[in-house]
Amino acid sequence: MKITVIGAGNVGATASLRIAEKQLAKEVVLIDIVEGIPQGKALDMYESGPVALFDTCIYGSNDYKDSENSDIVLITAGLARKPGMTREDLLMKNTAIIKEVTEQVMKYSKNPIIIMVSNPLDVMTYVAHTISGLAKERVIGMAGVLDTARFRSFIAEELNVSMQDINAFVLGGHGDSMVPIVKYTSIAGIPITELLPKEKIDAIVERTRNGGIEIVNHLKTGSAYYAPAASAVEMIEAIVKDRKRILPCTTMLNGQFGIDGVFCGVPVKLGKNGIEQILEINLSDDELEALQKSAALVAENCKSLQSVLS
Ligand SMILES: NC(=O)C1=CN([C@@H]2O[C@H](COP(=O)(O)OP(=O)(O)OC[C@H]3O[C@@H](n4cnc5c(N)ncnc54)[C@H](O)[C@@H]3O)[C@@H](O)[C@H]2O)C=CC1
Ligand SMILES: O=C([O-])CC(=O)C(=O)O
Repeated sequence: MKITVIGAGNVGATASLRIAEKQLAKEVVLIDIVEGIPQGKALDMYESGPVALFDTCIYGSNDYKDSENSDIVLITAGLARKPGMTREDLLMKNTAIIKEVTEQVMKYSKNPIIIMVSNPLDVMTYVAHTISGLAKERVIGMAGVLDTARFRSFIAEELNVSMQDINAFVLGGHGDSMVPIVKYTSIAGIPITELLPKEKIDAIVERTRNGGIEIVNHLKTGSAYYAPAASAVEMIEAIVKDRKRILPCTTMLNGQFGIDGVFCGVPVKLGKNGIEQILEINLSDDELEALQKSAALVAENCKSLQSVLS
């Protein structure tokens, strides 16, 4: 297994180290546009191997040739937002970056699975899919796992119970319009509505929607990376180990949930072939409407890129 991580910044470097520590690949290549950074960070990580007990070969490069024959490519290249910005403010600059990155990746790997992290997430997944020409099952966006991790962590904190016992799904686009699905949120199988009053659930839903900007406002210089990296690596682990995990991921919908031709976060089965199934679960009328609205916003942004991508 060879995994290439594009972007040696906060998310990319953190994810690379987690991949090595979990021994998910024999080879990890960290690529960035800035000279020295991927080489220095990767060497530093490699030197932690004897202490952290991994044998993964991890190295940095500015040359995409080193990504040759990758099985999985994690894309984290691009700008991150700062306080006062929305993820959509990154649209034009990150589109140019993701277009170039995807072209380079496809020069050297025939049929990789691409996991997109760069924002605005759903639109960047669309850009990578369009440019790469890969099957839609092989271009997957990371957002739902992160948004759901935030939702689960806030619920665990509120109830003072283990995070492990919280099951939930946050669907839709990765933005203010994301849709935490209360109906399928449970604590060791007990519906959340039996353990928390509506006002508390509403407050947790709201905090989840603002989970990204909450961190940006603390950090001031960039955005979250520990939970995002952990979330991307959970998806990689499901693929590498062919675990058939059911996780909320961004994928192209073709009629499911009444949404057509748009990338949007929904529950999927993840295994060695990428997205192996989309689970079209029953949603309440309100939740379905919110999901469709969220997808419509993604579609609008994708449409605005038509001239750039053609
Ligand atoms: N989907 C999600 O849930 C999340 C998405 N993000 C997004 O991930 C992206 C990365 O975030 P961070 O790692 O915090 O940013 P960062 O600024 O720490 O790292 C970005 C890296 O990309 C590199 N880069 C820029 N242009 C490039 C190019 N053309 N080719 C190769 N590398 C290039 C930069 O040199 C930098 O090292 C941002 O767009 C951010 O908004 C971040 C967290 C969660
Ligand atoms: O908030 C941001 O810009 C980064 C991100 O997507 C997140 O942390 O959810």
